[in-house]
Amino acid sequence: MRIVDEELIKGWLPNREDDHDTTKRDYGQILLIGGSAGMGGSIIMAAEAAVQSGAGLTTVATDATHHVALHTRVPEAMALPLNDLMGISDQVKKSTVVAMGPGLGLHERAVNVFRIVVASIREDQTLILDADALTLLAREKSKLRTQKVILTPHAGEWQRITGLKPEDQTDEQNREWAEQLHATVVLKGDQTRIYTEQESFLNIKGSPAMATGGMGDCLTGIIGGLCAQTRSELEGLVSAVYIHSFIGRELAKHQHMVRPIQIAELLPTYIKSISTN
Ligand SMILES: NC(=O)C1=CN([C@@H]2O[C@H](COP(=O)(O)OP(=O)(O)OC[C@H]3O[C@@H](n4cnc5c(N)ncnc54)[C@H](O)[C@@H]3O)[C@@H](O)[C@H]2O)[C@@H](O)CC1
Ligand SMILES: Nc1ncnc2c1ncn2[C@@H]1O[C@H](COP(=O)(O)OP(=O)(O)O)[C@@H](O)[C@H]1O
Ligand SMILES: [Mg+2]
Repeated sequence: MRIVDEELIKGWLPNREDDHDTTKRDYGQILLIGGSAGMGGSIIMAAEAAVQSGAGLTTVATDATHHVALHTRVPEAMALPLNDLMGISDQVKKSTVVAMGPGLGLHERAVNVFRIVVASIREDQTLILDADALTLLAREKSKLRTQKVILTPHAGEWQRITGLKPEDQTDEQNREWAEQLHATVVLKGDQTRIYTEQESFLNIKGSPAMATGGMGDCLTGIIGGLCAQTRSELEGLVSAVYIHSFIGRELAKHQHMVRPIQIAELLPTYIKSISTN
């Protein structure tokens, strides 16, 4: 199992210092899908994290009741209503990365959104499934067309997909499941582990100060934002997992709890300092 540390990721993080004549289109287009009525915070936190990670263009498909809040908090992001299935399908086709699930819900509309995204995604696009999209994946048993699938479950969500109780989620079992699902799995916990079909990674410990609602939504946004800019999705996602825990741990040195949006606020500074040090 490879240990994730600063040495491993620093050449992987995007570094714009030497880029010339680039535009927002060179830094990826991300579509975030989630936030049924009342759950807007989850996808807004993910959007803020994606923008702050440096994604060139960010679009959010969320319940229309959240659009004002989204534009107030993250004016860089564009918005689509969650019930506009054709609009979502068109936007999927234009995106480098699609991240679906935070606050999506499990009702009929969520199922329809899930199905249209699975049907619209192409082989060359990165698809991140988190939260309710993982539960829908477990229920629908969908075959995913893209080879670049990233699943970001906590132990409860992983149990729904694999049937493995948390105490049975061993490295060997988890890697076998990643292989069977043809996916990269980010199994979140106090010390997050990453399983690809070929290898496994052990992240640094975060902090119990990070145990607050929305912390995983924030991670989904960072993974999406970095995958939209890195050479490979593995480089983006391993870097994202490290930097999320690293910032959380640093803040926890002086704070009883850490808010996900505080992690998002510090992303541009930490990405710059690690990628250029
Ligand atoms: N501000 C917001 O709008 C927020 C919305 N959220 C959304 O709320 C919905 C439910 O999310 P939940 O994460 O509660 O998922 P679920 O309600 O789907 O799963 C929780 C279940 O998994 C079990 N479990 C086992 N190991 C666990 C672990 N390590 N962490 C958490 N639960 C574990 C729990 O005992 C519980 O039975 C999702 O759509 C999520 O995105 C949350 O992200 C919190 C913030
Ligand atoms: N005790 C802890 N120590 C370190 N990291 C934690 C701890 N508790 C939670 N986290 C991190 O917080 C995030 C929680 O994700 P998740 O359960 O999906 O939250 P939410 O759905 O509320 O956004 C994960 O990245 C996990 O690694
Ligand atoms: Mg979650």
